Parts: sequence; structure tokens; C-alpha cells
Amino acid sequence: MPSAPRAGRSAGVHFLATPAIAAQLVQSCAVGVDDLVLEIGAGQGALTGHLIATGARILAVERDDHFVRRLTTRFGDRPNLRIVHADAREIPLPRRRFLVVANIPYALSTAFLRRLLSPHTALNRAALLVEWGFAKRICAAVPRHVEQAWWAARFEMTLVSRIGAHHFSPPPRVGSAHLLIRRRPFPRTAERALWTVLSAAYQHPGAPAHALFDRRALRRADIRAADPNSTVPPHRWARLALDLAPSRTWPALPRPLRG
Ligand SMILES: C[S@@+](CC[C@H](N)C(=O)[O-])C[C@H]1O[C@@H](n2cnc3c(N)ncnc32)[C@H](O)[C@@H]1O
Repeated sequence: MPSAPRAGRSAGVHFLATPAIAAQLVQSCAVGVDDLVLEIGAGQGALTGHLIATGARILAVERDDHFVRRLTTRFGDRPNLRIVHADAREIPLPRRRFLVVANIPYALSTAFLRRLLSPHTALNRAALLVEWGFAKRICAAVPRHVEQAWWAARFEMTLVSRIGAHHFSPPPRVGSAHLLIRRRPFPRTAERALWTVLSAAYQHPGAPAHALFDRRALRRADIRAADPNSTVPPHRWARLALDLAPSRTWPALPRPLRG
């Protein structure tokens, strides 16, 4: 059980208190010795020890100097760990393929995912503890928001399990979830086409797909022409975008999406 953090520092922060959940999270990400793993918000090291034990190269990012000192005392001598004292929203992300394992501050989930799933990301997999409602929204068969569809078209989102509040200290008032994110085989060269397809579909949710897109291309993407755009799952839009991508030049991605 982690020691109680001082008031102020702990606002909205819920430390993982059950080692078995930490072990499950790391295991679900299938971390191997050759991997590079980014841990966002390492806190007092509830996940860090399990990550170190995999033999992978670990970058543990923590913003709070108190926790950085604790991490250094606990794990400073481990050769496969680098403790990075920084705001994880501002550090450059690894250029080589990397994984993320983290119990991220719930208030920052969208900001972190926006960065991690940006167009040029080298993220391959992530195992995260997030707020339950957030996990449900981004794992929906058809996400409500276009940005969530953009994530789900390029990354498979799996809600692994619900995590009870008693596994955290202090216990959060909202439910929590173990979320697994895995990159889909979608080429960067088709990302502009994907964004154009998704934004058109999400701007006209009630329109039948054939009102916006060619019927033959829809058939090839396994999308029924008469189905309203609001019922089409993101991976089907991704198939359509892949099919259409070579046919023309696509507009640049909007700035906020670029991470
Ligand atoms: C929910 S706690 C998780 C701590 C630990 N990983 C655990 O599971 O017990 C989130 C941690 O993220 C840190 N944190 C919050 N915002 C951050 C940011 N922008 N960059 C880096 N760390 C941050 C907090 O100081 C805290 O230690």
C-alpha cells in the first residue's frame, strides 16, 4: 500500500494499491526485453517495479519532485530504468517503436491520448488505467466523437476489465477501467484520406453513406450504402480510406490532430 501523499499533491490522483492489478496491466501489454516502455506519471512506483522486472528499457516520467526523489531512492540503481523529471505532456515522444503502461491522471486522459495517438506516433501498444466512462466512450462500437473515431480507426481499443475503487489509494469516486490499445496495420500514407472520410461522415451522421461516398468503394469496404453514417464503425471507414487514398491528393490534417 503506498504511503499517503501530502494534501494538494494528491488532488485527483489515485495511487494503485494492489500489486496484482499492476502485474496484470504490465502482462496485458506483453512487454519484452527488447521493448522501450514509457510510464506516464510513475508516482511512487506501483507499476515501475513490475516494468523493471520485464527487462525492457523503461522511461518513467514524473512531474512531481517529491515522487521523483522517492522513485530515485527506490529504483535509482536499476540499469534498465531512466527516471525523467518532467511534464509528460511536453516531453518528446520516442521515435522508435514504444509501449506505454500507465495509471494516468484521469483529468489528463484526452490530452495524453491525443499525443500518444497523433499521426506520427511510434506507439505500438498501451495498457492504461483510465476512468470507466472514458474507456466506455472510446471503446464504443461507433464512438460519438470524430476524434475518438480517428483513434479507433488506427488503434484497436479494448476494455479489458473494470477495476474496483478499493484497488486505489485514495479510492476514486468514479469507476476505473483497464484499457488496452493496439496499433492496427494502417499506413501513414492513408491518414489524410482517413481524416477527410471521418470528418465528412461525422458532419452528416444521419445521411446514408452513399450520399457522400461512391457505392462501389463502400461495397469494397463492407459498408452498406443505405446505412446512416452514424452506424458505421471506425475500422470500416479505415478500409474505405485505404481504398480511396491513392485516388487523389487529400487536405492536410488539422493542427490539433498533429499532436
Ligand atoms: C494516478 S497517479 C499514478 C501513480 C502510479 N503510477 C500508480 O499507479 O500508483 C498519477 C501520477 O502522475 C503524476 N502526474 C500528473 N500529471 C503529470 C504530468 N503532466 N506529467 C507527468 N506526471 C504527471 C502525478 O504526480 C502522479 O504521481
